[in-house]
Amino acid sequence: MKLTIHEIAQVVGAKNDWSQLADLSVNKIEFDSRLIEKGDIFLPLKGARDGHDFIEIAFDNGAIISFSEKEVEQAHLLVDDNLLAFQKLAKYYLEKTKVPVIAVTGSNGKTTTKDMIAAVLSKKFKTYKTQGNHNNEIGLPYTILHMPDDTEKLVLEMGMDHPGDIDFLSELAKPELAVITLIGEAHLEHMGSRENIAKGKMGITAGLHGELIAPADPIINAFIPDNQKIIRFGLPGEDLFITKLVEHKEKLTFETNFLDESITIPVPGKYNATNAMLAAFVGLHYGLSEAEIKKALKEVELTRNRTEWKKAKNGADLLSDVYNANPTAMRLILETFQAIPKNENGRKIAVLADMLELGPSAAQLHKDILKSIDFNKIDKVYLYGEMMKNLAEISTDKAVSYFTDLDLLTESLSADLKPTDQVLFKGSNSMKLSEVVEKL
Ligand SMILES: N#Cc1c(NC(=O)c2cc(S(=O)(=O)N3CCOCC3)c(Cl)cc2Cl)sc2c1CCN(Cc1ccc(O)cc1)C2
Repeated sequence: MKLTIHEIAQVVGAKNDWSQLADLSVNKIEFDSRLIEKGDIFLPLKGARDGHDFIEIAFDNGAIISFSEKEVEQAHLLVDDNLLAFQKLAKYYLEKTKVPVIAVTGSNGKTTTKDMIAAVLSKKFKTYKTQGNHNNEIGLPYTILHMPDDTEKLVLEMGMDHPGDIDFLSELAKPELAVITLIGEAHLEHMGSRENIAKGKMGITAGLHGELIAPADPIINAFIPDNQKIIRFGLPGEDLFITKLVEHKEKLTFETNFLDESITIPVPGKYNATNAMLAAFVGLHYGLSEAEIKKALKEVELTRNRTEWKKAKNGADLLSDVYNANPTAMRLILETFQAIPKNENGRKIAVLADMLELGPSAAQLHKDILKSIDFNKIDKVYLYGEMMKNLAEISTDKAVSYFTDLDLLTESLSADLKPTDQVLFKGSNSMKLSEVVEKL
């Protein structure tokens, strides 16, 4: 990140007298104190804990300055709202660096499409893309401020938890090209109706100053702004569509109405062919040759284990969120999971495993999770790991069971699972809950 302390102070309108601080260049910005390195700026956020509690530790780890919403003894930039300052800084940084943004959203496939677009553009440009699930009002500014100094194209995934989220992200990032992969099913996005989902995703046009690539699905038609240049994809006859598709076990070859070459991708699934078709079109839009596009897609590396719903053998819905095993992410995914309507006669089950590397306050941070579990919504809680013992010991509810052995957890859950259940899995990757999901 190429910014200095005085420059940041001016951009965010810091209220304290920062002029006495040395105008040093800042290395990078972090809100997780464990990631702070020498020369970084710390961003205290109100997650499961108030980030201000970790300012001292951030300086121990090498921070030279911190945002703060209150006077603190360490060198700081005093602002009313740290998150707002973070977002203002990201918007400024994009304006200053003038890096073009390609924005991607959609109910499913946005991560795959983001990865494929980045893989294609990387053949010709220094391209940076959203990492993991950093697609919300915290993750998107984080991605912008973490892009390498020589970035030429930035591919940003935009996620939506609530109506208006994407309008905000689009206004911040000002994309020159936007892609909507598809408008999904309402019940898995607690957005009420498909119309609301369509309206929400079309928020991507709020800050768009270029073309929109969107599905032929007529549900979005009501939300297309006047004189918005739009390219539609899907069924034959649309601007972009697949003309031939041959699926193999681990790969897929397809042809389109706009490419001479056929394209092969290393994953099956017609929806992946559509995602690749969109990436190919974006490649053409930026002047790549069909050969370059073909090569990029043939070897694309896709983000594995995205946070998406899977089906168990018995039909139960499984949601495994393998990202960000920190107290805030655990709280947020529990809130999201609890907000989704249950299946008919179905139960909600949460399988929570240890969050690792949480330092001295790890035990308390695991106990704090109890505050995020709503036993009126969650029917059963399976806890797994040494640290989750802290949570097991303080939860009196009979819905809670505790395991130290992964096989016993798997057997017990498998025996109990009903076809109408919804199950959430969350914990550090090394706790191997993904293996439990695979077995179910
Ligand atoms: N609350 C809290 C903590 C963290 N939260 C986050 O990193 C965080 C994660 C998320 S997130 O949900 O993971 N996320 C971020 C990127 O975009 C997608 C969503 C969010 Cl939205 C907000 C926050 Cl504040 S990281 C962290 C804590 C509290 C403990 N910290 C380690 C530590 C423990 C003990 C110590 O003495 C010192 C440090 C690490």
